Amino acid sequence: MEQIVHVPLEGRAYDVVIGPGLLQTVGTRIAPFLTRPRVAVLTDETVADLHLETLRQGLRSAGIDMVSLALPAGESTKGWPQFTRAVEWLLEQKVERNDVVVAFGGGVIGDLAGFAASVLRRGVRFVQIPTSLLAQVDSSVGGKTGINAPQGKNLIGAFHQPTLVLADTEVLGSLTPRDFLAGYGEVVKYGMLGDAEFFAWLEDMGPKLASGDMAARVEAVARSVQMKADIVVRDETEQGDRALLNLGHTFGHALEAATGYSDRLLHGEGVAIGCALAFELSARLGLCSQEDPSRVRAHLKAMGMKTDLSDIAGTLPDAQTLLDLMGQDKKVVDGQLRFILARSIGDAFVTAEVPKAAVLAVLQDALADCSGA
Ligand SMILES: O=C(O)C(=O)C[C@@H](O)[C@H](O)[C@H](O)COP(=O)(O)O
Repeated sequence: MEQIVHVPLEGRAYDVVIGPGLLQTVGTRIAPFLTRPRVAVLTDETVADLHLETLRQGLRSAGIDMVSLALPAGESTKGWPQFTRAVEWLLEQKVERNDVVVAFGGGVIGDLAGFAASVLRRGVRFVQIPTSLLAQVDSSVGGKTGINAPQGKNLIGAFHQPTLVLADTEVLGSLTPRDFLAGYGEVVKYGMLGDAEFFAWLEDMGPKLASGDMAARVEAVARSVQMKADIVVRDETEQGDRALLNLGHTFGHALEAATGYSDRLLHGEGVAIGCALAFELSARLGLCSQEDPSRVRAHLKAMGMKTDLSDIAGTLPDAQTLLDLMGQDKKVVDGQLRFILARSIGDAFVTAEVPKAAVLAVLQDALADCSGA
């Protein structure tokens, strides 16, 4: 059942291994990359409680020692205070230039640990062992690492590719349904942005994925990772095509900022709502048919996911404030926002040709639905 996606970046190629039960054999998989039998693991408290012992045993069986630091779980960890704590801990542990840091957790841990590895002694290697669906299909692959700033999401960071990614799909069984579905937002994004056939497969197989079908999970993770790898290899530092992976994120990041990176809205939930809004905007601009946003929303809803602004608890700022929050997006060029829009499901493109008035109108209508007006 195991699948391997190779990411053929010149001089920094690596494998993404996908399948159940990888934690048990982690030691033999990591050993070829070590110059001494010791790794430093960054994780979060939830993942540590559930899986750290299995990881320790998997390493031990290959004679590898580990030291670990568990940070609080949640998006609010992804900022300077916990980042500083992680880097200073790695230094206290005397992690050397040739050592390997292991990021063991979801997107927050992967991004923070990867960024820590990128600056530690001017750069050490790191291995991603993603434990959430979101991290397995998205954030563990491609080398975007970083933390959030008060001004916006992921505004501080570096491109730093992992040396190896081990995506143990059995671990997904310990996710809450909410966390699983948040990750599913990133899976379905791949279908929407570049593979209509994958989107249709997900319409059919989504419920099986959610209910734990392992073969379907491995297939969905592998197809997602393969799509991401292909794009990253074409455009590692997001000069062009890589921005396609940001479908739904311009809206999503603004919503995450507006909700204070809190439990009100998980990253993947923001992306799902953002994708629905991006398709709505595309339809209003006459770029895709009105059936496309309806089909997108129908699938997200059928999966029980957040789809509309009204699905976010509490009050949201007005449309202009959300638009202002989008101004910090990393895709802004010369002060001009760029959006990922779509000609149809499976055919997204990057454009700066988006009238602000159209974006405002989409947000205003979505907010109006919220208040029941
Ligand atoms: O890898 C990428 O490139 C992506 O855009 C994938 C996104 O799903 C991911 O959330 C990424 O971290 C967002 O990047 P950002 O540059 O918009 O912060």
